[in-house]
Amino acid sequence: MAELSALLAPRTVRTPATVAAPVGDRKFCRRIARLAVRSLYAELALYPKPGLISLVDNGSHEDMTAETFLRSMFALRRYFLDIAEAGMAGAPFAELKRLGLAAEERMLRATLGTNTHRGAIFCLGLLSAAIGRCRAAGACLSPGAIRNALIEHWGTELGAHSVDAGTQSHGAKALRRYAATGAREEGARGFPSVFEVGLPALRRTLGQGRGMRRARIDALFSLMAHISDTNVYHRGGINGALTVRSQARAFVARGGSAAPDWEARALARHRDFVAARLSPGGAADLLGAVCFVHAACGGEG
Ligand SMILES: CC(C)(COP(=O)(O)OP(=O)(O)OC[C@H]1O[C@@H](n2cnc3c(N)ncnc32)[C@H](O[C@H]2O[C@H](COP(=O)(O)OP(=O)(O)OP(=O)(O)O)[C@@H](O)[C@H]2O)[C@@H]1O)[C@@H](O)C(=O)NCCC(=O)NCCS
Ligand SMILES: Nc1ncnc2[nH]cnc12
Repeated sequence: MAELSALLAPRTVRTPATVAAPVGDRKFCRRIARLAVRSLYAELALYPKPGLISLVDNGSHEDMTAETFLRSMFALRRYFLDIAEAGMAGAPFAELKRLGLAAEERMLRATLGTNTHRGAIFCLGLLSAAIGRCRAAGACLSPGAIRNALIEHWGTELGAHSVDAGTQSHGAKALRRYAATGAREEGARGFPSVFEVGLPALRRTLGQGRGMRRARIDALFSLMAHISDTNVYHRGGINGALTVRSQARAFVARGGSAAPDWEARALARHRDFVAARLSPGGAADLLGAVCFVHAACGGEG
């Protein structure tokens, strides 16, 4: 666990100015990789998250625990460094894909075959590459600059990153059966849920002085209310997806974490989702991405 405390130790450097250090700086990419893993940890540690695993309980899952997620995070540290460097060097999409697939294999070895972070490997990986690209261009890190870099450099290939006919992933099945768009569509559109939904919700709550825990809760519920989460379709079909969306919308409509009883209501949703075996894993991955972009742009990690 010494490694865990090193991983989570407070960052000594936080300002955007430091993020804009000279091109080719490996230290910069190491810092980005550390932020990516810390953001995945922030998502894991948040509680209560409806149906999702946290340090408190396993939510709707029998085959994975917080420990499985921690093992996966350790296995991914090198990946985020490599893909940030690849992005900085202007690598083609095929190279990012090769790194992503190798990371998926590493994750599956570390978790004995459980899919903990496939969505996060895709989403935070591409964002790491885009951050590397911004740095190479000498651009100041901002959400807009990161998104532009992603679309400008890999948008065409991301738009064409369709499901192969034989793919049997849960996401591919949800697409065929329910036209649920999932992670691929998010990537193809430059992660609109991160930049237009989750991050604004996080920042709004922070701006209103309610602190980071509530900001993450509001970001998560906003994402659940908005996205097409193939993990929810896989486990709950159309009715499950409608339940997740309507419950999350009701939570947001009552003021989210500004409501005096927000915590009791979030806990009640957690119990409901566990009873229905629902798990909004895609929203969890996107929350990790929101925390990552916020921290990379100089916000509190
Ligand atoms: C493009 C890929 C991400 C492939 O996607 P596809 O949809 O075909 O594959 P899945 O195997 O279903 O993985 C997609 C994961 O993405 C997450 N997700 C779902 N909806 C969204 C969304 N709207 N936006 C973003 N992310 C989303 C989701 O991750 C969570 O679910 C995990 C558990 O899922 P699963 O194993 O299906 O289900 P269980 O609950 O375990 O079911 P049971 O077994 O118990 O029944 C959870 O941990 C979260 O992580 C999906 O899992 C990508 O794989 C790809 O193309 N990879 C190649 C590499 C590449 O090209 N990289 C590009 C550069 S990085
Ligand atoms: N905390 C979590 N619980 C279940 N699935 C997830 N996928 C990503 N984060 C998750």
